[in-house]
Amino acid sequence: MEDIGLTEQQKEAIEYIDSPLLIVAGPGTGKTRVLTEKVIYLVKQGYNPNKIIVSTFTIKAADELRNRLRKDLGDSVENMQISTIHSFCQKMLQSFPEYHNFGNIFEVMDDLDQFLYVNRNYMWNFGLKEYVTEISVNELINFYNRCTENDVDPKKLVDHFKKNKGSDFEIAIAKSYEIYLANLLDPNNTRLDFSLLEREFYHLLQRNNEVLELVRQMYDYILIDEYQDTNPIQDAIFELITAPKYKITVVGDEDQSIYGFRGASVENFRTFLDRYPNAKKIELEENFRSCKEIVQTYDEFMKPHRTFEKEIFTSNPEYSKPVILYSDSRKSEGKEIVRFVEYLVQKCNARYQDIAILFKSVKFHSSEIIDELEYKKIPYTTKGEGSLFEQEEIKNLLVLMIYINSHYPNEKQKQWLFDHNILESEFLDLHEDTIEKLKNVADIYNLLESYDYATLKKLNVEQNDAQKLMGLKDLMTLQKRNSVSQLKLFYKILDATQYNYRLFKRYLEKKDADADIKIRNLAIFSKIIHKVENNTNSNHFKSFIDQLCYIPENKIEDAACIQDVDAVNLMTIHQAKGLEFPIVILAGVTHKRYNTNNQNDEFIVEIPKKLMMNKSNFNRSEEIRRVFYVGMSRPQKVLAISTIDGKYFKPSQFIDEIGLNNFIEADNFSQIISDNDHYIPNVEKSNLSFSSISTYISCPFRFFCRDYLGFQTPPGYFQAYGVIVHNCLKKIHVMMKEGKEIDITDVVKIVDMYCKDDESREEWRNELITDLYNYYEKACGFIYDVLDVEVPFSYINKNISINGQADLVIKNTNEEIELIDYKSRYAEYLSKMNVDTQLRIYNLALANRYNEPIKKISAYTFKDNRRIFFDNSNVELEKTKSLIKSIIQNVENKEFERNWEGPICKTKAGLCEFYQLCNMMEGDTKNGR
Ligand SMILES: Nc1ncnc2c1ncn2[C@@H]1O[C@H](COP(=O)(O)OP(=O)(O)OP(=O)(O)O)[C@@H](O)[C@H]1O
Repeated sequence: MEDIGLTEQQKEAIEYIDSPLLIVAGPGTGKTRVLTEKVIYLVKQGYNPNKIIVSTFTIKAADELRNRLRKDLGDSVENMQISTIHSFCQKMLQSFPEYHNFGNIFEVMDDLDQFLYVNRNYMWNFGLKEYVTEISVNELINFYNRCTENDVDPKKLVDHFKKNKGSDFEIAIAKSYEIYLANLLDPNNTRLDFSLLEREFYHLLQRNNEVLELVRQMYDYILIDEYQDTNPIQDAIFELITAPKYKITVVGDEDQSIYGFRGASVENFRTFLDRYPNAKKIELEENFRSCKEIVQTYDEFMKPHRTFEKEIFTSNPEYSKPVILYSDSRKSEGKEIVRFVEYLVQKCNARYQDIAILFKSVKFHSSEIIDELEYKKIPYTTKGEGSLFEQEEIKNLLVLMIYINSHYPNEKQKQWLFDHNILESEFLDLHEDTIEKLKNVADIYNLLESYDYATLKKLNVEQNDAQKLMGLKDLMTLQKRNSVSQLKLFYKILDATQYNYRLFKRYLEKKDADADIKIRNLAIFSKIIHKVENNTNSNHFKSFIDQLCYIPENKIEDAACIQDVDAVNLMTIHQAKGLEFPIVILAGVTHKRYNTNNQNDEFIVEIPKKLMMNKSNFNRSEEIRRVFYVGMSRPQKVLAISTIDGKYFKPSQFIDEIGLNNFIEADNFSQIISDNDHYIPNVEKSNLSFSSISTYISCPFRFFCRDYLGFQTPPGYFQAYGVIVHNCLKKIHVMMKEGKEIDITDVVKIVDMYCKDDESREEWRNELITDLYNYYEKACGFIYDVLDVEVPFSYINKNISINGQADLVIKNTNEEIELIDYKSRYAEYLSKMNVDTQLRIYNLALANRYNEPIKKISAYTFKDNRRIFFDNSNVELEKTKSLIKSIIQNVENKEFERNWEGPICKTKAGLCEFYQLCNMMEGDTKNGR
């Protein structure tokens, strides 16, 4: 290990592996660096990278860590288990399919899926109809997750309330959890929520010693980051796996535990030393991030409230005491903060991007500051404002969907969506004359019924406008006759109104930032439409819009904001966790938002401690202190705290606790931000999947829309079938790898496992049983040994990594290593699928995985049982390398040509979703096709 720049404490934390280790690390003391170096150290000590688990708090943190480790460890990190705990549990459940009800293929519900599921069921199916007015679905979900993460037995919960004279409400909520859990645990269900993944894996380990032993053998060392924010069941899982070797290091900071409201338990951290044999504690106390005054301020602030004594210090020089900004109202706070921002930029050499303004809630607390930033034309980006549903392009799109689906809006929808006249919108872009003429005849809730071709003709409406208006009306007529999915309709609306065309033109030709944002918002919205439709299981627009109306903003992606510009950053303190900025302004530090008066848990129903794994109380006031502490410890140079002392707001007690003499007024701040201290934006490595590369080869413009901008396209008919075939094959191959003989009853079982719904049973089951059995018999003829099934890989090139999974690697009967990709179709389709490039990329990525070279690459077409070989000579592999290089370069240079001959452009199944858009754009230059 290179020890340049590591402190003694850091070195010790990296090299200590003799017993369980708790690294207690203050803010900015280099936790991430220590974690990375420790993994490298372990590998250098001879630990097998595939037998190390690194558990991170977010997927982003896992990706970042993997990227850092690649630099030192190269390919060997590809199969290292670096992930969130959820993903780890998912992988483990999939690895032991025969020991639980879900097999190895099940879907994981993300937060939005879970919301949609509960929202659709809680009233009628979970028995909570009576309590609709008292329940927020968000709180209900919080309660369910808390129960699951504490392994609460639902029956005991219901009994508890019954025996202890619980209210009807308490009993009903407890019963609803019982139903929720029973539904998800039903063997016919194929979806699990995040918490349930953990609970199921925990139960599996508890009830099955064989699995526990196998998992223990699979891993030699466990590292857990952000340990202070783990929940009880996560901790219990690792405690089970790590015994009896106890090769474990956990890293965390109890002062930065801020997810208790979501079920994290800081107790895991506080009791680690008591629970693990001979556990050692190492403290990281030297802060490398902030100037002396800032470190002293937050250390003094937290000192009296710590369980583990520590003293954070820094060798960084003095720079400035924290700045205090006073105002007397929210409006004047907006002005005061923006005045300080301007001062920093104009007089102190700061750049906008050096500055982060942090809030408890961006959505509720930032509007005055945003108004002022806009008034002063200061660029800013927001995270966590989450107002996608308030963007005009989204609202207008929904209004048009309402018309086309002949839906009459309810009061809530009227208030939300009909607060403006769509006739005047940019979405329709009608002539002033047309708007005037239509205003007199149009029913705003029922626009498309208010006119027909004759009306438009009589009113003498301009031709292009008439075309758009009739286009929409035709969609309504078609929808009445033969309703299509809302996602398909989404594209048809964009085509009929030519809105996408106008936005893309502005964006591509004029680099218009507003058009860029609107396009990206539409792309985000297309994904939400897809999710809601998937979860609604109904073609009725009413169910669709009802569900959509209730989605809380924290369950969806934020609206898009400007990119690649020097802009002030606005975000919540939770989002800023783990980040650092030269200048941080904590906004709205008032008593109402930051106080320690609120001592209690506030959950929809109190869960009795005796039924929970975590017996300690969650203390909200302690947590709000920690949130404030996390905010204070983000800046490198300048910490400013803004508060309000006026009629409605008083300063937070935290300001008193820090002591006014420890601040300076904004007017007395006179430091200069040196050129070396500016914020350096993180260049993120882009990840491309193989399917996106394939899309690029087929048509770069489709890649641009789908993979670069993120537009969701409706899944094709063959996709569902392909997924089932792949799952069945995977199962067959795993069994072959385990050396099991397979007979027809096994095949029937496998097919039934994956053809679960009525539709796929009716359509595919019988044929699939025959095809799969035939395949198995054939496969026995060419497979000598199965080496890997669905092996994940990454092929890295500069800033882009291509990720994928190869279906199968075998030793064939000629004893050569062969890589096979399965296609669920006939061989004649292969020419359209770039399968040769695909296999060569796999070949490049997996070249060093085996002791021998990969001799053959082949595609197997399942429909006609053909195995087709491709050339993987060095010459061809080199050509593929150059092809990837040029694709990556083109993506970086944003070169996205249209390919009118592409395989998806115009097929029997229909046109590409972006065909009309291309046609219109091309029409500008070629005058139509
Ligand atoms: N030994 C060292 N010498 C100099 N700088 C260091 C050293 N170790 C870490 N750093 C730097 O200190 C800063 C903070 O490190 P890091 O982000 O890993 O801290 P952290 O402990 O994760 O902080 P937090 O918990 O506040 O998010 C980084 O800029 C990092 O490069």
